[in-house]
Amino acid sequence: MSKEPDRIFAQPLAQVPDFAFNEDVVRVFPDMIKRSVPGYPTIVENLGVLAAQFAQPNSVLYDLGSSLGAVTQALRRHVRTEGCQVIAVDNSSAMVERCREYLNAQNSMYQELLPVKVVEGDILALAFKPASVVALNFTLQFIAPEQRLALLSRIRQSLLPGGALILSEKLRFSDDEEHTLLTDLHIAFKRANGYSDLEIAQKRSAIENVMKPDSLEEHRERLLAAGFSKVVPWFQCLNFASLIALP
Ligand SMILES: Nc1ncnc2c1ncn2[C@@H]1O[C@H](C[S@+](CC[C@H]([NH3+])C(=O)[O-])CC(=O)[O-])[C@@H](O)[C@H]1O
Ligand SMILES: O=C(O)C(=O)Cc1ccccc1
Repeated sequence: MSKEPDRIFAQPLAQVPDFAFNEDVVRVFPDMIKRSVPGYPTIVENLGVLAAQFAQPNSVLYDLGSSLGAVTQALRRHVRTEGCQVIAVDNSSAMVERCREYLNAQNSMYQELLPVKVVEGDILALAFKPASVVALNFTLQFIAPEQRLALLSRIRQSLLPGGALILSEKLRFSDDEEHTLLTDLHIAFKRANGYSDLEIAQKRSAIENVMKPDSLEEHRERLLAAGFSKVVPWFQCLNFASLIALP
């Protein structure tokens, strides 16, 4: 993947446009996500390990909002279950194009990878096949809040017995003190990764209209409302967490 450093918000902008997954972001995305999301490499690698425990023979593993395919590649490397296929879906054409290139390059480096299909499309309009694993790795937070329950309900309907949804998200906190503490620590994490105060401030204003985090309680209640029977947090680093939701 590209090693280009993220300098998107380094210069002062007269007006900060809403954040979009366009060509400029795609070019620096691996650097951006690693320096912005505490625990991201741990979550991605372990998603493969978790998925291997839930994968059912002859089923689909979905990576929804796949970006450059980091989760897809972890799934392909770790899951050995007979007849499984990974379907990666993203609605950014720039992401999908780079994702296909990256995954093709991986084919020659590993043996016995699961087959993969990369689909350019809106996950809200997807006709789900019977699935054993669905990964929403930092994608639900970009879906309009009023659409989230319907999407999770459709995922729940497509999940086979023994399968799981793995949902990673930035969290907000209903307790003001907890919210401020973890937000400040996240800013310190970004600063320690070389982002300036200007970059941090401009990025925050770029994402505030397009990325709306929920609290852990809101996630749990909505997942139960969507028909999931059990919600188990398996990872949290500062204000970023990942949950397993069982059908
Ligand atoms: N309606 C939609 N339909 C399809 N894709 C969408 C939609 N809305 C947003 N996206 C896509 O969801 C992805 C979210 S990034 C996921 C990281 C990845 N999972 C990773 O583990 O590297 C999260 C982040 O950058 O914080 C982008 O590629 C969007 O184009
Ligand atoms: O940068 C942030 O503050 C985030 O919350 C995470 C993020 C990472 C990559 C794209 C958009 C948001």
